Amino acid sequence: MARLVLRGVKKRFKTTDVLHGIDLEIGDREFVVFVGPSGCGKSTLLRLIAGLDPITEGEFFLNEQRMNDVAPSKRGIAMVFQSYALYPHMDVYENMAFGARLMGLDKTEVEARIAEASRMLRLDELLKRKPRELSGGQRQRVAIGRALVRKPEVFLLDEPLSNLDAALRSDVRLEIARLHRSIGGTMIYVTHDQVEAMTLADRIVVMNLGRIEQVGSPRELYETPANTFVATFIGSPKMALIDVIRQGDRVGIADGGSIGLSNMPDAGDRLKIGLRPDALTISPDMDSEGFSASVVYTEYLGDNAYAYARLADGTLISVRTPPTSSMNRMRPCGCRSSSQRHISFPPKMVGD
Ligand SMILES: Nc1ncnc2c1ncn2[C@@H]1O[C@H](COP(=O)(O)OP(=O)(O)OP(=O)(O)O)[C@@H](O)[C@H]1O
Repeated sequence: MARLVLRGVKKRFKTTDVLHGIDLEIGDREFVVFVGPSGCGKSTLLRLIAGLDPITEGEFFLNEQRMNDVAPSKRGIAMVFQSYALYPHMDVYENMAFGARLMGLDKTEVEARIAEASRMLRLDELLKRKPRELSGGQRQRVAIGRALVRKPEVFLLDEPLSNLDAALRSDVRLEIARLHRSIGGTMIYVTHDQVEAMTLADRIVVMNLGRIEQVGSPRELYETPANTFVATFIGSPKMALIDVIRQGDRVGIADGGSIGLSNMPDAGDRLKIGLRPDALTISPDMDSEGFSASVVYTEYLGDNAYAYARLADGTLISVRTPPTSSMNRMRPCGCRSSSQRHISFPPKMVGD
């Protein structure tokens, strides 16, 4: 059982305020992912929870117990770092045993826990190797194993996959998801990677400039973002925001010069709307509801492709296109001969 509550948590380094009052509750067995731009305070928040840095103001409770002044080793919390932080002179077994012995566990218990962790993480064959004899993915599995043998109530993982190549990333990501299901602990995970956040999280915490912008399930954040920051942060390629004029059911692009819908209203409410790449299609039918834009480059990703197009006011929008589309044979990024295309307008508006 591990329930975390943060109330008004602030962090100041000398004269710099980094966290401005974080309120957050994390339920038992939840998998929560912190995302946000570089420097927004994700790792700092994780370090406060681990007890590696003191909280300047506010309170942190674990299972109703106030933890502000509890030593890191007494919190029942284990942290896995991006850099693995393994002891280079110890083999895999010793690396995993070290922390467990410090907890005062007897030899039999340490052996049993290492056997269990190495089976779960498929480390049995590697127990006698030194860290330098392991691949990046294997090292990260050892770092996770070392946390696991301590049987913590809470796992903190700070960008654990960012040193791994794409194939390993997805392998270890699946392993972490499996691990969470089988051990059922509470996990808090920091990442820059949208795929990791969307696939692993029960809930995502979106942070910006030391504050929480929104907390919700991946679907909630994608479909009902609370504000334009979250709307443009979640989703890749990102949502384009454009100014429109709405009059009844009709919508036109404001300040769009020659660009507009067929029956563009000349007066009405001014709104900001978000266009996701998957809500738009490039249409051969110039009469369909939509607008024209100049395709400036395309990205071919094998199973998918994106066309990037510029509106008259300079806004760049992206449109998901089938990979077989003739759009993808156009000249790549920066080509001067951009081509004017008709883009169908989405039926649904998001955000305001
Ligand atoms: N020990 C420290 N002393 C002074 N400032 C610090 C210290 N640690 C972090 N900071 C500052 O606090 C802010 C938040 O840093 P933090 O590492 O938490 O961001 P982050 O969101 O994890 O960033 P990234 O995604 O780049 O890892 C940054 O401006 C950073 O420079």
